Amino acid sequence: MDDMTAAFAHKLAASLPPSADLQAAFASTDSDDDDDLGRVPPRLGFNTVPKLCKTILSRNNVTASVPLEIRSSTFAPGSGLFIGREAPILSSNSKPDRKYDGIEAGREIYRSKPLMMASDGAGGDDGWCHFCWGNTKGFFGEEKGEGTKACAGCRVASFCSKQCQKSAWARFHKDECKILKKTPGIKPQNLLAHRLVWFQQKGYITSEQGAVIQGLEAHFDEYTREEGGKTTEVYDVAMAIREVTGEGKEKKIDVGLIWKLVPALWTNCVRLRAPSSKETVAFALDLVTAMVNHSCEPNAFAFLEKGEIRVRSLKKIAPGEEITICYIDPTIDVKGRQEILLDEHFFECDCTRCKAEIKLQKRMVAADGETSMTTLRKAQLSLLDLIKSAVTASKYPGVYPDFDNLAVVESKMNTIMKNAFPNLDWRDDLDPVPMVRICLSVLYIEQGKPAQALRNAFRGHFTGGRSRTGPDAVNILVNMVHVLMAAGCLPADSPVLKDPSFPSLLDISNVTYGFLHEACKDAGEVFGGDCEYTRAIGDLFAKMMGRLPAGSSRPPEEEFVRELEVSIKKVKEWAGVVDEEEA
Ligand SMILES: C[S@@+](CC[C@H](N)C(=O)[O-])C[C@H]1O[C@@H](n2cnc3c(N)ncnc32)[C@H](O)[C@@H]1O
Repeated sequence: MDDMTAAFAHKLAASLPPSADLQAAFASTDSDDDDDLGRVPPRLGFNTVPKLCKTILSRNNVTASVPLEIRSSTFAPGSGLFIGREAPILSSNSKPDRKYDGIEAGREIYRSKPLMMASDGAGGDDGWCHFCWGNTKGFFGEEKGEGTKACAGCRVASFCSKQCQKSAWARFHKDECKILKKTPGIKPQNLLAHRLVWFQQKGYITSEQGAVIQGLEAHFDEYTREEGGKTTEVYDVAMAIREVTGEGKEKKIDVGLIWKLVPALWTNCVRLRAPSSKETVAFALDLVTAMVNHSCEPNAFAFLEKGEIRVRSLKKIAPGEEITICYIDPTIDVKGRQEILLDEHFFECDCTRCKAEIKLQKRMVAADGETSMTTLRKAQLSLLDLIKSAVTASKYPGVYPDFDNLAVVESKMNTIMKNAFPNLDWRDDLDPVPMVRICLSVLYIEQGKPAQALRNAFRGHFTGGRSRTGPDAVNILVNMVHVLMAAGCLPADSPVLKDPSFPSLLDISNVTYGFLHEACKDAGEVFGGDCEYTRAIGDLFAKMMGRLPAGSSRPPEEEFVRELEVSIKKVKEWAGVVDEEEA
């Protein structure tokens, strides 16, 4: 096997399903049902195999608040996950709920414990335990516990307690420690590939779950296409797993099996974000979430909370409607999203949001008359490069002097926008400008310049609304509150306050309280009242309310709301926010 070439491995894998080995390892079942799980050829929609759907939606895998169904997707190849058409029957002697009408916005659809999760450990001490996946860091710098400790062997995996470290060691870390020591930068998806094989060897994966994994959409051809005579990543990973796990162990590893499972794992790994940030905390293999298709304007979203995936509705989802989530950062511009979806997920997104955003861009290009979509794209990429350079420069002060001065960065930004549209003003809501402005506001705060931060935060906040789904909208509000609080703490003799156009401290205070109140309400709806982040925002709000002088109006009182409207108008005018008509 050592001299096995990629081509040979490819052939081997192509001839696999349903090989005897595969059936033995993954598809055998001790259930007395007549269905032969081993005969399910990969890539056949799960909806055609009721037994597998039952396994995926079993109570061991998922806790759902409404009935769920796996059916043929309404817009993507293969299957999708749907809200049940029929009302739930709550107990054996009760009738179906007559009022059943699907699920409202802001409700939990389901929660589930993934089969496995891994992170790249590159976040250093980011506070996440690599066994229980609880977060030991507070959302607003508050201490919650002792933090995590890195494993003394690999110094990559971190655990929140001795107990978690011991449990991880017994279940998977004993083997993974060696890999992480050798390749600390291993991709989480590849670490999961190793783990999948161990879990299968150790019997942690039931035969039914194995049959499901075997049948997942795998994009096998795309992942195993060789270019330039180089071996593919799948081949390299399969060989690495065999080297670490196979040789000399009592159970021989079937390379063909690994070869087949790695693409399935990569295709179905879900990136999990914490509620407070759009950064990926961990990659997870979760059988239910693997059924959910993508939309850039989704009706649901997934996040990580205490080791579980929680999937919540962003809109009302009617009985029989398909559930969608956004696989990638939804704040990325349309072309950027489409490139990532094609490169990493192998499909072209044609959702209504993509269409509307392309239409807006074409309209602007046509209105200018002298520019083109290519010029616009180049300008968008230059803006993204510019802000990335400014973020890097902020981490290494003095090393990239061209990007330390944010006023210079803003002027470069204006030049790029002007050059893209010689005859038109670049609209503030045209991507990636809203996101660039929010980033600039964070950088300005770090440099102790709250006035500039506030101006950018306001322009970014009030113009980028369409691209934000629930969690991002909450996070931008929280970011705004931080910026406003910094502006509200300016010393009385600060030169900024002498500028007559600068909003008064009362206006800043009103907007701070108004936004924090909105963030509090929205977080409860978006993440749920039992989410730690919602509680942290609530605690911050309570603390801030305690600081309000007695007798002052406060949210949500009517008088406060009236004052707030006036204050928002003033701050918007000062920041130069232009309310664009909806595209
Ligand atoms: C996690 S799976 C989702 C379930 C998949 N439809 C199935 O039948 O197993 C991800 C894959 O589904 C397909 N997919 C998801 N969303 C899509 C969309 N909006 N348009 C086209 N294909 C999509 C792509 O092939 C993607 O790689």
